[in-house]
Amino acid sequence: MKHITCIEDLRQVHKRKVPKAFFDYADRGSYSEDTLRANVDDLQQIKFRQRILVDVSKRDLSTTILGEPAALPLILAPVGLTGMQYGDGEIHACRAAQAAGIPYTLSTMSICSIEDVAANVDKPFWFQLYVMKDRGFIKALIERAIAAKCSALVLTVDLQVIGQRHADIKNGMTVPPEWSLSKLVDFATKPAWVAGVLRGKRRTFGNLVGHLKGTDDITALGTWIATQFDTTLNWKDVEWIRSIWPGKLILKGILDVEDAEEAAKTGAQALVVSNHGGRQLDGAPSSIEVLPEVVDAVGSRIEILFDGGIRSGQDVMRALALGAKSCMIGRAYIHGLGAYGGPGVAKALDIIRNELSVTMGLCGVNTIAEIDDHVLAI
Ligand SMILES: Cc1cc2nc3c(=O)[nH]c(=O)nc-3n(C[C@H](O)[C@H](O)[C@H](O)COP(=O)(O)O)c2cc1C
Ligand SMILES: CC(C)CC(=O)C(=O)O
Repeated sequence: MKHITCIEDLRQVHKRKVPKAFFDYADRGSYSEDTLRANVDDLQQIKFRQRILVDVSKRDLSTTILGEPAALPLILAPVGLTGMQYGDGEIHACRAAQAAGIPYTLSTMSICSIEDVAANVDKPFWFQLYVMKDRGFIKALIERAIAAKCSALVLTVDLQVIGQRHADIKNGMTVPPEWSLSKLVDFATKPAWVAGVLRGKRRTFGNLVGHLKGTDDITALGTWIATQFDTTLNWKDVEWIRSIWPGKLILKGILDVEDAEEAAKTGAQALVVSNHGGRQLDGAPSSIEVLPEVVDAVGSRIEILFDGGIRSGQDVMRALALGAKSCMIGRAYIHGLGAYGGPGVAKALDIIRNELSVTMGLCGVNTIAEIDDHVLAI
């Protein structure tokens, strides 16, 4: 992997190795993809203030996330179908995160189940919850996360209705998948990927199969999922979740100050400023555009996490400078996973760690706590 020097390099290998339907599912966004692009572009427009002749020999990237020590201000974001990018992808990603000393978040819509991951990693991980209409299933899922000793629950609040991703429709990324000659040819040219996924523990939504009486019939699952995202979801449901989940709670998918104010009243320990990586409300502001106003409004009352568009350590520095306590990354690690499995995730984290360390050095900063808007040229 010596020739891999940045996240874009991992993206190119991911694109080559993984069937187009799954690569596009990870890479693309909703509708015109304006918000997807804005996430990346708005971050890159933020300029740093170079400082010289400061002793930066003792740079330390460690921090705390929700009161727990972390080696970096980073968290692996929940990503649905991770195990279709690489066989047992959730387990590989979680192990890489734990080796790097940062939290991993398992999606409700993962391929490996909560139990699969818990049985194959050393430490607790975070679990992300989609609240579905079947509240009995949700309660059981929370109980499974408690039994697996998950150390935080990430409640995603920006997916009551699903933003259309044109690429997924064109690629037949449905449950069950649509097959075409070109898709079969594409799979046939990726035998290493096929073999890896076939060796994996599962090829369907691991957390959902048990619920449907053990069936992994993909058509039955597809029908169930299609009816399950709950448009009635509201703040009362957050109270209900709070009452049955005893641990740390994080609300993910907040862009608006009024919503952030409500979130701060729920008893949640953190919120994630996020537009779901430009996959939901197309035309929403980039995450970085709204971060400062959310931090101003509620940053003293609730921990502010950030995601959307992070592709480098420089981007992490930009988000921290504008008030985020830590950042989640989605595509940046998924590109590493699709490219090389667990070592690819470790490589993505190495790249971002080194970029952040160099950026801190060139801005004259030694610790994460020192990073604020003084490092920016504004
Ligand atoms: C392929 C993919 C699947 C995702 N699945 C989920 C999910 O299951 N649950 C969730 O809360 N967010 C999901 N997200 C959103 C991420 O958690 C995160 O908010 C987003 O990826 C951040 O943007 P970035 O990819 O630019 O870092 C997904 C994102 C991607 C790219
Ligand atoms: C299965 C999807 C609902 C997972 C998701 O959140 C996404 O693709 O953005």
